[in-house]
Amino acid sequence: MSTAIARALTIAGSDSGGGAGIQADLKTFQELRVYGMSAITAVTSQNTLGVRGIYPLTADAVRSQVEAIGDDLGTDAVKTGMLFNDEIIVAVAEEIRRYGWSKVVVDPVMIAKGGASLLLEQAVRAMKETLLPLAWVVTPNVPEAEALTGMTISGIAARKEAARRLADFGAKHVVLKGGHDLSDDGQAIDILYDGRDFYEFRSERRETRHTHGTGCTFASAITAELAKGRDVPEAVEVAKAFIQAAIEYPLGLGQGHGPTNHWAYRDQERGR
Ligand SMILES: Nc1ncnc2c1ncn2[C@@H]1O[C@H](COP(=O)(O)OP(=O)(O)O)[C@@H](O)[C@H]1O
Ligand SMILES: Cc1ncc(COP(=O)(O)OP(=O)(O)O)c(N)n1
Repeated sequence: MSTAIARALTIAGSDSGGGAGIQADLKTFQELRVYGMSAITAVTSQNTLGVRGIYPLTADAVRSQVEAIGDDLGTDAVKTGMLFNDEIIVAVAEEIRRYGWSKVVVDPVMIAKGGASLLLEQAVRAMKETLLPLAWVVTPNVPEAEALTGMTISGIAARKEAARRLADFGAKHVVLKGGHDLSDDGQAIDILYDGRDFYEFRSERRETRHTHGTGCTFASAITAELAKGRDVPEAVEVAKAFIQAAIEYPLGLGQGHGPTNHWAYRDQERGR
């Protein structure tokens, strides 16, 4: 007997420390019972203290990985993370169009928590013009939304205005994450804009250094839920609960920004 298995593809960079990038994405897919596949864009030497080295792959190497999946396994949803340069962005956009993939979550990764640049500055334009029009959901944090819109963003009203501007680039849904905005009175508030209405997803902000990979984990949880057929507000609701659990029960690893706990959400569901 065969059962329909939801599939998700992540196109992103490798984090040797396992907290962000491809590793965080695949752990999240697995926890949410989605079959995970990957196309690696760059290898990073990274731990909780920072990024030591970045080794991008060629655009052809990225294309080849995506085509290996597109020509055989197929996917129900796609997530993009660290894309590093405009050649890779253009190749990824072409492949998404070629296979007609519509459930595309673009996490416009730019700068790691330690300050390393994961997207060349000259590639921001390609991100805006080539990839955002293909995004079913785009999930910027505040600094990324500032780089994409040119606005300075503080507070919910500014985040809503930025979300409107990001939707003007062609993204069908914008989830503007509030992790970096400390003006939210002890809460972490993410704003979803669907081109018409705004939704707010709130949780208690936790004081912790273990937040490495929160954005990757959150966006891959959205991707996993879209792959299963949920709509965007439902997918964001699950992702918010997933990341909150992952932050609340840290693993205590590393000396810097430690990874979050990808087991916590399911442990909580099982009542452990
Ligand atoms: N200290 C925190 N406590 C609770 N939730 C947080 C905290 N920091 C981030 N989040 C949540 O984690 C997710 C990722 O947000 P953010 O940190 O802004 O992204 P990024 O990792 O891309 O910088 C969002 O849902 C955000 O609200
Ligand atoms: C390989 C790789 N991809 C993405 C990131 C950034 O991840 P993010 O979830 O935004 O978390 P922080 O780096 O901000 O903690 C990364 N570091 N490495």
